[in-house]
Amino acid sequence: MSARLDILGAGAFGTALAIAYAQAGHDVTLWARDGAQEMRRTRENARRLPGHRLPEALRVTGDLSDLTGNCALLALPTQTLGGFLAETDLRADILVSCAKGIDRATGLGPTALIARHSKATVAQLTGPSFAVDIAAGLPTALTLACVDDAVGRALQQSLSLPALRLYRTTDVIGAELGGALKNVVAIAAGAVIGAGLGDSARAALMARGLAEMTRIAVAAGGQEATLSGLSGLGDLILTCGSEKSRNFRYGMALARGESLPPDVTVEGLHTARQIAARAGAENPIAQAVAALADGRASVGEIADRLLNRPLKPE
Ligand SMILES: NC(=O)C1=CN([C@@H]2O[C@H](COP(=O)(O)OP(=O)(O)OC[C@H]3O[C@@H](n4cnc5c(N)ncnc54)[C@H](OP(=O)(O)O)[C@@H]3O)[C@@H](O)[C@H]2O)C=CC1
Ligand SMILES: O=C(CO)COP(=O)(O)O
Repeated sequence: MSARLDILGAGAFGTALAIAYAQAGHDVTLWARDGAQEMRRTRENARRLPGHRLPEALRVTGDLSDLTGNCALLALPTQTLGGFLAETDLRADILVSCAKGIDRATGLGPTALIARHSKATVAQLTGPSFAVDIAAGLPTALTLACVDDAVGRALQQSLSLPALRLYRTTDVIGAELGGALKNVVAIAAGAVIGAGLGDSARAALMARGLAEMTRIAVAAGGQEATLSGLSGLGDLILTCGSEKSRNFRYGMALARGESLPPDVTVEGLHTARQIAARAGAENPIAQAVAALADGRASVGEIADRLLNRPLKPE
């Protein structure tokens, strides 16, 4: 069944989802703050998702009043979401966050941040999915999290595509923390590889990273099973193992004393700082990533510190 869908944010992910849903016959409008006219002219988002043609049926607009759907997907980076919502009156009854992070101004995850600004029912779409893979129509499985199970079921039906399979949960906290925290471990994995510490060290980091993610999510009220699903383990495997991940590339660059261009979105950096500053669940990997990014320790010093932690049961 064809659905009317508004997608806000024409970055790599919003554009990829817009392509996939428009190609499947949904009635899609993609809102971009800049460059809508150029995208309409060239039928490409050359800045954020080059090489992927925008289907003719996909509407691209820079005007928020063109958005009239009942359901809107918010595909903005977490750190821009609060400011955007504060100055925008969205009329959709259902808002689906696609962001993977923790807001540095409030410490909130994307769904709580949206709920602070809107009375809409809020859901989270997350899990292992590079924008380029979705835009190319490659098979992908994601988690759709919504506290309201009836709305979650309806969204699962309307947002699933043959090559984009959605699994459903009501554990919004676990799902959104899985997506946010895997970015922190992906930075650490990039640093491990960038510093030449090897594949075995990366595997150890990923396993201990999943344990850390689970501790943090469970302490926040999430469920352990969610973290071993698509939004935790699934996304961890994807982003710790591929240079397509910006978080992974950022970690590699840090370890090599290099940097990424400033307009590259690296959500894990802010998340690491947020988590490292929190009391509660033990978080040595988030501490390490924050220290590395802020120039307080080198990869070598961090590796020594982690390797010299007291021996304990797994
Ligand atoms: N890329 C991916 O593979 C995936 C990304 N995600 C998540 O999706 C979210 C978005 O990431 P992604 O699309 O990759 O990011 P990109 O860096 O590709 O693009 C970010 C987009 O947000 C826009 N933007 C930034 N600030 C504002 C603002 N204040 N108001 C309106 N628009 C704004 C930018 O506009 P402009 O171009 O004008 O700067 C740009 O279009 C992130 O949380 C990410 O973790 C989730 C799954 C996969
Ligand atoms: O979340 C992603 C894939 O699931 C994209 O990862 P990066 O933000 O690290 O590129």
